[in-house]
Order: sequence, then structure tokens, then C-alpha cells
Amino acid sequence: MTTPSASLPAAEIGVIGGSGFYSFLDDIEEVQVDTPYGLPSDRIAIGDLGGRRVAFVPRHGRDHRYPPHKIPYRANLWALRSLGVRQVLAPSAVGSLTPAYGPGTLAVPDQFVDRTSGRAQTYYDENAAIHVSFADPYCPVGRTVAVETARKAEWEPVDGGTLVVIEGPRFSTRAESRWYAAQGWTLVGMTGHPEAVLARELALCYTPLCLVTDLDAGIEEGEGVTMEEVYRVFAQNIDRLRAVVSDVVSSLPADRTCPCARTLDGMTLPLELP
Ligand SMILES: CSC[C@H]1O[C@H](OP(=O)(O)O)[C@H](O)[C@@H]1O
Ligand SMILES: Nc1ncnc2[nH]cnc12
Repeated sequence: MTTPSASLPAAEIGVIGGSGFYSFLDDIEEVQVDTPYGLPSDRIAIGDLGGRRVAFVPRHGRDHRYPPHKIPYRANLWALRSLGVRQVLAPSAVGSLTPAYGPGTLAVPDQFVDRTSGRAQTYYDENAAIHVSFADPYCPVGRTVAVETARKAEWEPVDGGTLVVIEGPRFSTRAESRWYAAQGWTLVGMTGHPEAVLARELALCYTPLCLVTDLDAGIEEGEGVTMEEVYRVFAQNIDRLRAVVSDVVSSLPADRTCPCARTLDGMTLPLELP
């Protein structure tokens, strides 16, 4: 396990819970981690799971006080790294852009498209230009483990696809939604960016686990997406999602052989990473 910053408890795997996923671990130690980017969304819960030391942070805060465009993404990832975390799992509620992936589908996308604006999306914005490779935004090892683990749990996941990340907090219009679908994008959410790129900038592995809660507005006739629908469908699936995330935690390799770990090799960084 990587040594955490002095005086902080140690963890190796981080889980960032999304809408409807506000707690995860039993027998936790809670820690408030301050960062150069302010406080994370909430205190971080640390506990044992399947023989691994895990840190959990609810992305929106446990009372869902942060809308997607106000989440302290930089603080969240920095805080996890400060604890020693090197692999991050990111469960999230998403809409589907295809009737083939109905509510209750689990998807592990392999690409995303950023349609957000104005979010702080880098740690490297002064004193040096650092450009990380990001052609494949997610950890290949984490994705494989997630897909295989879901299969073993008999929850056949969608392996691959493109998540379009919108600025929100409103849901999409029908025209926007049809346009996203016409591009071949398969899922829509509000938090996948800048979370994934900030993880990469800290050389962390990042694996999305997307639970489809609704067919987006352009796909289904009717009233359009509502928050109530998202929470209701998420609540119907939270137990099996928690179980899969737990199994993924125990199945992640202890040593990283993926390119994520080597992201910053050879670069002279303008700041010291925790
Ligand atoms: C609660 S409805 C929209 C909200 O749900 C998703 O959150 P998360 O990705 O954290 O699970 C979506 O991105 C929006 O933030
Ligand atoms: N349809 C949708 N659009 C954006 N984010 C979502 N999260 C859950 N469903 C969503």
C-alpha cells in the first residue's frame, strides 16, 4: 500500500458514490481531509472491505448538497490520493441514449465526450504545461475487472460505449438528447467530467460503473426525465450495485501494471503530489 500523507489514515482503493449512493462501508473511521483545492464533498469514510482498505466519498455530499457543476472534484481526487488511494471506482446514475439499454442496465463505458463548461478540470494551470494522455480515459484493468465481476454476479453489463457528460443541472431537451444519440453516444450523465481527467492527472486508475436509471428525453416519449425517476430506479438497484462494487474492490490487483500508473513518468510537475 502506498504511504499516505503524514497523520492521515491509509487506504488503497477509493470509491466515489453518486446520486443515491451516499454510504458504502461498515465500521468506518471518518476523516476530514483538507486540500489545496478546499474541502472534499464530505468527510471521507475509511474501512476494510474484502481484505482491502477502502476510502469512500459521496460525490454530492451525504445530503446531496453539491449539484454536478459545483462538486469539488479537484478536492475529492486530491484527498483520496492523500490517503494513499491509487485506484478509484466511480458508480454513477446515468440516462440511456438507446432503447437497448433500459433502466437497471449496468454499463462500463470506455469513452466519454465532454459537453460541460466552466468546470475546473486540471491541477496544472500555472508554472508549467502538463498534458496527460487521455485517448482512453478509463483504466483498462479496472474496466476488465468491473465487467468480469458483474458477469459473475449474473448482471450482464454493457462493455464499452460513450458517456456524454452534460453541464446540467437540468436534464437534456429532446433535441439535445436525439442529437447525442445520433452521434452514436450511448449514455448521458453530469459528473463523469472532470472527475476522470483529474484522476488521470494524479496518475490514479479510474473506473466508471454506470447504472442506467432512465431512457433520456429523446429516446422515450412521455414527460421526460425526472429526479424522482432517477432516485427511484437507483434505489431499486442499489443493493446489487453495492454488491458488485464490493466484489470489484476485492478483485482489483494490488499492484498496478496499467498505463494509468505511469501517466506522469518523466514529467517535471509544477506541484508536489500528495
Ligand atoms: C439525481 S438526478 C441527476 C444527477 O444524477 C447523476 O449523479 P451521479 O453521476 O453523481 O450519480 C447525474 O450525473 C446528475 O448529477
Ligand atoms: N437522463 C440523464 N441525464 C443526465 N444525467 C442523468 N443521470 C441520470 N439520468 C440522467
